[in-house]
Amino acid sequence: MALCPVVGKLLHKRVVLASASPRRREILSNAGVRFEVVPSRFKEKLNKASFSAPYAYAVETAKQKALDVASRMHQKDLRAPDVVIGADTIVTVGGLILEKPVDKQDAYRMLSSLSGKEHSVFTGVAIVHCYSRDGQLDTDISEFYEETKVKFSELSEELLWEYIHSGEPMDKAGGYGIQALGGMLVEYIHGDFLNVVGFPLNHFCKKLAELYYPPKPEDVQRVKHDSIPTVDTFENPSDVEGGGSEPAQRNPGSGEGEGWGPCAPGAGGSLVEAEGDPRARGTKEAAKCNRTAETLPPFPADLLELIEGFKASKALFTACKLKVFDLLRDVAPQKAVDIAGNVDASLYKTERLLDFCTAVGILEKTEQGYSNTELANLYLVSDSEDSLHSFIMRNNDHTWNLFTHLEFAIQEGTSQPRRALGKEAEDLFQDSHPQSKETQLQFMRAMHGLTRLTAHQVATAFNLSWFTSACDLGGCTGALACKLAQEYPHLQVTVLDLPNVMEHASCFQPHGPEAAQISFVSGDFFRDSLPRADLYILSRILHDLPDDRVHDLLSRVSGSSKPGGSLLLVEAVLDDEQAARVSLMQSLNTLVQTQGRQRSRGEYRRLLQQHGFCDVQVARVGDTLDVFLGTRAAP
Ligand SMILES: Cc1cn([C@@H]2O[C@H](COP(=O)(O)OP(=O)(O)OP(=O)(O)O)[C@@H](O)[C@H]2O)c(=O)[nH]c1=O
Repeated sequence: MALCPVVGKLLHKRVVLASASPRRREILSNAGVRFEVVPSRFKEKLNKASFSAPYAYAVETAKQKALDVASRMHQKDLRAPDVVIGADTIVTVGGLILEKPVDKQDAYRMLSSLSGKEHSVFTGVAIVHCYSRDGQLDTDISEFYEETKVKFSELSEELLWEYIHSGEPMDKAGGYGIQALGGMLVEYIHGDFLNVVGFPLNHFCKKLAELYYPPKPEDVQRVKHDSIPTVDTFENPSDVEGGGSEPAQRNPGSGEGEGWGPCAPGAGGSLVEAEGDPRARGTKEAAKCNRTAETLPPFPADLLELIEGFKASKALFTACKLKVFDLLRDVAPQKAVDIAGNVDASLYKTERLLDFCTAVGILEKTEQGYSNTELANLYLVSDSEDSLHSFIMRNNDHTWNLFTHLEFAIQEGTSQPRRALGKEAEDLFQDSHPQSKETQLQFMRAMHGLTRLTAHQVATAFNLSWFTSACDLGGCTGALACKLAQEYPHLQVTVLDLPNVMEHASCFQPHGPEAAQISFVSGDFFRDSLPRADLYILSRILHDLPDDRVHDLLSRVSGSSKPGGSLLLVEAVLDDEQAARVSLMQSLNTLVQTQGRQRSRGEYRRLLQQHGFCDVQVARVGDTLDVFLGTRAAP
């Protein structure tokens, strides 16, 4: 099968999987479908006797699951998703339908009825296309089922109970999971393996093909019915403008799609063989047109996202700059015309921006107007407690400029603040280049928001309760210090940072009881003596420094640490797939901005050891940060 199946047709739609099954989630996301998960609340209690066949029961249950989610989402937002997918898997043996066991005895009953026999696994699937018409939910439902036959070996009582005690049967139809331990019970299967696991991916793709590429009458003879076409490109304007959300709307034989040329995938059914097409015969194009789903190159969905990503970032920056989210906080939904009036912008263009924000999930749109999502209230409002507004503005006003000079940084091997901002790299964090109060505060608020995101997890990555004093070097607004003080009531924390930072630190001082545990000290950790502490902290500092300064700083910290004292280091590392993406992006950031670099976990560990910190422990925080704790050995 081609790597670019017709699931690409779903790329521009808001797709929801109405299922709590982790297996279905995995199968669909492995296939490249982008979707949200909203588990259905439909109780699987339809009267089995009222169905003509077991598969009809599975299909109806799948449909009810999907419809439950579609109508709940529609009621909540007055905007249902474009597509809701529901599925239901059942096992049938001897005319009985087996669903998930309710307890171990039930699992035993099911598995013993399957022992030594062939049974069928049916998965019913419903694909519900949703439309909102005059505030009412309208749906087009496509459904199908797939059957796979599975034969179990004879199962001894011992094996049966051992398997039941493993816990695996409990959330699975028929009481087994073929994809895991249950695979050992299986002698053979006939049919689609993924259907047994919970989602018949191949049949699903064929169904999508039927829906999105209905054959033109004149092509019927030539279409391979059992194949899965490849996807449209973004050049199909109906997709890009969102007008393509309705399946099977093409007027057969209307010539629609010809504007994209005879070879545009999807324009005329990409599996239709081309010999009969006079436009293509004998040309290079003809060769291309003869491509089938198996030979077309993979659809570059991730690549396109990468190519277009900057536009999405800039749209977010713009909405933040216009303070759209501030405007929508704690008020009834607002119409585009009022928002545009308030931010003093063009109505039509503001509406497009608001719709984009809705599409990416940071605004909600109802008939009453636009309102903030919870995410926007938490992070995009400029003065919320966890606001990332300044971080976003810093990216807009500062980092964006620097990144437009990335090519120079790479070619010349130098950072680019002079070219981009008219400053030297070393001036970026120094007093020597006075910044306006607003710029300084924006930088500090940006750091504050970013640090707060992981401060609690960093503070609790290790048990630090036996330390009585800590010093956060370059601790800026004290966001981490504050969490440490809250977590460890006996800890006194000093925040050390440059005078130009400390000048404004009072704006961020906590008001709770932890305020008494925190003191702010103005100084330069390269020049001034470090405040005395049992625990020093360097959180996201080292990667911004050139190697010689890293060693300089670590030896100063080491020199100030008493034997038994510790250093807590926080950095994104290079040798973890998840963290590496962030870390490498940070590398590019340092490349254009400063002279630092990212390191692997091993390198950070060695750096600590080299500077006298032993017994280095590492903990992962969130998806991307490593926290290292090293103890100062006696010199
Ligand atoms: C035979 C078999 C089944 N399953 C799982 O059994 C659940 C069926 O139950 P369901 O009611 O269709 O789904 P659910 O898990 O309750 O989720 P929901 O869609 O929310 O109803 C699904 O999970 C399937 O993967 C496996 O993981 N492996 C197997 O070999």
